[in-house]
Amino acid sequence: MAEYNRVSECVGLITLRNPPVNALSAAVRQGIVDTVQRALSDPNVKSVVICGQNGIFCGGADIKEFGSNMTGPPLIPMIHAIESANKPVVAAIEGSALGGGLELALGCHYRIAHSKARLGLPEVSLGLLPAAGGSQRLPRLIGVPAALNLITTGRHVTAAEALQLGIVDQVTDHNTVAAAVKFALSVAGRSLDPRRISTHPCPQQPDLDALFEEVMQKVRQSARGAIAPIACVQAVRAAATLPYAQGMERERELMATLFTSGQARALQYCFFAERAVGRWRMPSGARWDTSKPRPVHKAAVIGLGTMGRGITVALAQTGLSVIAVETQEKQLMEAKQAISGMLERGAKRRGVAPALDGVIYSQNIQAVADVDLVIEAVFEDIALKTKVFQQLSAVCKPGTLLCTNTSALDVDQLASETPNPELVVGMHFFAPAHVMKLLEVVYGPRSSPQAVATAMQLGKKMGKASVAVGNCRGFVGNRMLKPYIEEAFFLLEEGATPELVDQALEEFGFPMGVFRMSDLSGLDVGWRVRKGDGLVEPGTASGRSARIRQGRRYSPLGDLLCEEGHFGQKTGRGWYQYDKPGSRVARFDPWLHSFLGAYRAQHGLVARRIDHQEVLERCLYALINEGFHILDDGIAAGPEDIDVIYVSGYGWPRHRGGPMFYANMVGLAKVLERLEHYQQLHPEVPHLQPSSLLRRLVASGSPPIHKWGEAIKKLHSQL
Ligand SMILES: CC/C=C/CC(=O)SCCNC(=O)CCNC(=O)[C@H](O)C(C)(C)COP(=O)(O)OP(=O)(O)OC[C@H]1O[C@@H](n2cnc3c(N)ncnc32)[C@H](O)[C@@H]1OP(=O)(O)O
Repeated sequence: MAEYNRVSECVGLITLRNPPVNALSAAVRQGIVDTVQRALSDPNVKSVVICGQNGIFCGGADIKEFGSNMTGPPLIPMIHAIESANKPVVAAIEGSALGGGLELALGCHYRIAHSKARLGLPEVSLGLLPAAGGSQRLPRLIGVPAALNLITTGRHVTAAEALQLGIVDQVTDHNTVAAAVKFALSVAGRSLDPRRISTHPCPQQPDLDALFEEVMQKVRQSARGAIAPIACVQAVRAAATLPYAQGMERERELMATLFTSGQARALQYCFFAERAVGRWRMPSGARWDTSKPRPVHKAAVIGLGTMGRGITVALAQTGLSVIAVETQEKQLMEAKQAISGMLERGAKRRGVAPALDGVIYSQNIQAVADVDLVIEAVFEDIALKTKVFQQLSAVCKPGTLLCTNTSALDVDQLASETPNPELVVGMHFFAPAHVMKLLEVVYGPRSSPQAVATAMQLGKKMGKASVAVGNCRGFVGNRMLKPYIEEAFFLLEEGATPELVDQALEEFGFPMGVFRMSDLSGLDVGWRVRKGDGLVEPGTASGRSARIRQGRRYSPLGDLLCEEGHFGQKTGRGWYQYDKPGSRVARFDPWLHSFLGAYRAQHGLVARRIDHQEVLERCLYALINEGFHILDDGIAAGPEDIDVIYVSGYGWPRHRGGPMFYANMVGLAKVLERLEHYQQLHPEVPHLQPSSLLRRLVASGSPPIHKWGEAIKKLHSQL
């Protein structure tokens, strides 16, 4: 797991070998301890180089080991042994040096990085802090403000930035190991005292208290209840104010709390879940590893409204050539200007040239004749989309993949309008499409595995968390959102306020509560859908019967606001009021509160006191319950798919792992018991009726989440 060689006669070369990322497993740590010892005791060796095999230095501690009893040599003494060595040790950093990997490099006396390498201490994103001395050495090396930034955000820096910050001593475009060996030869025999970072004082910082106060405030605000960022600030503060040994003790104490926390488990689950969704499978048995994607060199986007523009930008930024089609000349010109602006701003942020030439604009659908893949993003209207699909089928070369960007329409129905339904998939982007991380790739019963593989690969290229899901109303994300929103409406009828509901959800960790979110996205969106479903009834009917529609409880509150022209931020009025249309600061709306009072009176509803717990249980358990239905129906292949969708597209707090992970943490029996409780109180609300899968999982002993897949398979085979 760590190989030892003597090179250039007097350099001991230690190579970490643990594919794919040379994580510091017990065996690797043991290998490092042994090989360092060997190099230091060999009188022919004057200096040492540590590198990683296959172009990657080290991806950090082995995250898979965290859940089990950790064995093997611990990291801290291993790194101390390197730092206190009497021969220079040089880290040759290619690929990544992350977490424990960078901490190992900080224990070395010198660091040489390849220009394409990335370095960072991302422990915070796993609910941890850099507790192998990273929180104590980095501030000593680069100063408190820069170390705080890196450690609290977990961001990866390029080799160029690492050089500028002083993390690395040299950057090379050539063979890093060769450069490190040459460097190691050149420094052999030099005094190592100034190179031992742990012996440095932290660089002086004026007004340290004010700095930590400011950073702590910022971190608390953005952490939304996550504890690791706060512990990171406390650990860096220890580095800035205490001698090294005491700082290390503080680092250890803080890590002890984090290491066993539910948040760390949730965040580490998210890390693996995001990778697991790439290994998609369909109910037909088709899978990621047996389905070859088609190459996509040229793509087209049809319809350049908000979604089409964002999709065009996302595609162009991957280096694809894109034909952007909009039939109306004025809209085409406006879109061209907007897309160019987005590409320019994005390129400036990333320090690259804008891909302006990658986009060709056309008013004519014939222009897409030779593309490999089309994403249709016209208005959400099945008749219009059908017409576009029929035109595309006639125009495109054989084999072109036809994708529809829809959030609600039936992908199967569209597919059935084309001669080649196997080439049709849904690509549900989230606005703004060039920014939002989530992409639902929606397959129907006739979508070919190759079409799914191609859309999934394209999503990955665009940097999206791409999740393959089956076709159903609302797919996964919006289908689960429906009962969540409906519960929030019912809570208002029963006595809650938008402020109370939003506060409960925001304290839970959502960036916005359901009502602030609804004001942002526009109340008219849901109104249009409910109208289409025949649920909206004009008139002033009152009483319970007016709130039962299509045989189930219905709240017309959202419809009534829309009838008043209150569409949310864009009209300046919604569940809150705003200074002017388009303004974002939500304020208490006295009108809304008297409207709610009048509504309750009209319907004979008596407001009662509702607490945060009830808000969370009713909104979140209703959403989770729908997640179980989705698993049972085979629309999502596993709980990870649902959780990645919610964390990357719906603001579910990452440190709570996603709705299904949260249910697992709360306990399935408890979720079931609370659903049964609320269902008894509200028998006319079908979404509170516990899913049969939830019941069956509880009956089978509530297996842990990583065993649900197996349990579901077994339960299905028993049906
Ligand atoms: C004692 C406590 C000490 C804690 C200190 C720490 O070091 S905590 C760990 C800190 N390190 C990280 O957070 C890095 C995590 N890894 C990454 O960011 C990326 O994997 C990468 C290193 C930048 C490589 O990215 P790339 O896109 O090339 O590959 P994948 O992300 O798909 O990963 C490939 C497979 O490797 C697995 N993996 C990656 N890192 C680790 C790790 N540190 N431990 C265990 N396994 C790791 C990853 O899960 C992938 O596995 P698959 O089975 O192929 O899905």
